[in-house]
Amino acid sequence: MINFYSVQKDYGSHFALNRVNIRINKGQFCFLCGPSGAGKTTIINLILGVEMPTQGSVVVNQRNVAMLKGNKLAEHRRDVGVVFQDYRLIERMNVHENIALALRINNIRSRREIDRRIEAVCALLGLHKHIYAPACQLSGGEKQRVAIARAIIHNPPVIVADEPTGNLDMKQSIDIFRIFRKICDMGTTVFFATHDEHLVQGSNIPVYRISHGAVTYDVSP
Ligand SMILES: Nc1ncnc2c1ncn2[C@@H]1O[C@H](COP(=O)(O)OP(=O)(O)OP(=O)(O)O)[C@@H](O)[C@H]1O
Repeated sequence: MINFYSVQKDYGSHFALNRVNIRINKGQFCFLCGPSGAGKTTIINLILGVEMPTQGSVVVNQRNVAMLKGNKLAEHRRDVGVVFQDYRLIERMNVHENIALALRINNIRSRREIDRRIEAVCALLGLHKHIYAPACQLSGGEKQRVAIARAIIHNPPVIVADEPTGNLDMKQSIDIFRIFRKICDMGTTVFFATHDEHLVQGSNIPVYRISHGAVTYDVSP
């Protein structure tokens, strides 16, 4: 589902990734764990096709990302849901409107279908009480749940998350982590980048550890 084959990424004379190999199967949950500056966002950006490898190849959903252009690249990005540390919601819009935007981008226009899907995802993520609340009035944990709802509303086969608990306290972090586990249990492949060892330790979830651009694989942290 997500494969890195000896990927190197240089920014000018700075070597951000060095011969990185990753293999995440369909429906698997994996962590990507490492300190600030280790290269986590670079890996996420390569998966999304925001960055291209200097050497090696990145294959996601059987697509070689470096080969994609125009409509094919847009299609690839629709197939990879993404969640960021800073939520990236439109603060003046309510929860329903924020999630509906993602459906419209995916060409779902029927009002009834939009309402049906949003009600279902809000029930799944415990957001039903807030469905018409403006995003600016939500807590950090609630905002992140809206961001997750927006990322999964069109059922992408893969979700990548870049430090999704980075702005949250421990209780909210565990809550968000459990939501990602639930999404994975429903069949979605999840790649979860974090620097938070508390989430990783004892989780029994395989972890790719990254340090100074080099990746190692630990199957039972
Ligand atoms: N566009 C860029 N130009 C130059 N250097 C970059 C660029 N993007 C990232 N880097 C460098 O590559 C290295 C890896 O950065 P990256 O953002 O992937 O790390 P990270 O693990 O996500 O860190 P953080 O958790 O702080 O976001 C860092 O040394 C960073 O300064």
